[in-house]
Amino acid sequence: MENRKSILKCDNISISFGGLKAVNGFNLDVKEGDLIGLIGPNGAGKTTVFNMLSGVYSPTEGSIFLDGESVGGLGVYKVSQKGVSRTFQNIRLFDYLSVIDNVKLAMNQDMRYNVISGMLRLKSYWQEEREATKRALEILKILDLQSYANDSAGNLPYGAQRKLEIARAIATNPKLLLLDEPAAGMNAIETEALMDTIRMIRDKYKLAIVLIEHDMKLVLGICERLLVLNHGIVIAEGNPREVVKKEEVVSAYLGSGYGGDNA
Ligand SMILES: Nc1ncnc2c1ncn2[C@@H]1O[C@H](COP(=O)(O)OP(=O)(O)OP(=O)(O)O)[C@@H](O)[C@H]1O
Repeated sequence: MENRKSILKCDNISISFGGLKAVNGFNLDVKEGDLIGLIGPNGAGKTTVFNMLSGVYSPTEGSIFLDGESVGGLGVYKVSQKGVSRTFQNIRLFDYLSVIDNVKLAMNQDMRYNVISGMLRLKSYWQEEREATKRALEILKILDLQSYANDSAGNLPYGAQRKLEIARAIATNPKLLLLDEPAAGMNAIETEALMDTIRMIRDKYKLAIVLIEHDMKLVLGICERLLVLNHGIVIAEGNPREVVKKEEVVSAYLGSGYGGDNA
């Protein structure tokens, strides 16, 4: 495993909003197949890190490299084209479109047919359309969503909507998938199933995953490396089961009543 390729590297990135340094000197090296957790109290800077990694914000200091190429300031669209995909804390689906169309729309940036061939319904259009449908169904099957393919996304149960968000993120063919609180609002059974899904996606697509999550059962159940942010600074990093025992992590985030081994 040690020859794994480096996908993303953050070199001392920081960002300030007005007088507030929301993230300060953040470093991260993500390799192919990594499954990394990012935890910390509300307002610690976790989503801001994701916003920098996905091109929403440009770091005010430091650099981000994707496959060795600097991507700071490229913007969301280009960063997504280069292989970074994400989900959001709040579900963002096209509620009135079918489940399969939600996935196909996400893969649209990869499709080659142009507006003219689409309007004229040329052979190339139908071919791409068939391939897109096939691939979308494959992705839905992996996430066990195929039975909902023709339902409106807005009518899906909550847990299935969260999984559809992941399906849409996978549809862009990412090298790095950023999941922002994927288990938020899920019950224990849904969360358990989601853990298997996340592991399986990583293994099947050989991509790297970084996730933000407050559910420590999920974090300890699947993450192989953990970073803890507090006030924009990484206060601990390493093996999840060791990190959650650190005094600074317990006092800043988990609380003294936390029983890490039982989570
Ligand atoms: N666009 C912005 N303008 C001003 N301040 C911002 C902006 N984005 C984030 N912040 C501030 O940066 C800090 C970090 O916010 P962030 O959303 O990254 O925290 P978080 O760790 O994701 O919290 P939560 O767990 O509640 O989602 C907060 O103080 C927040 O108010």
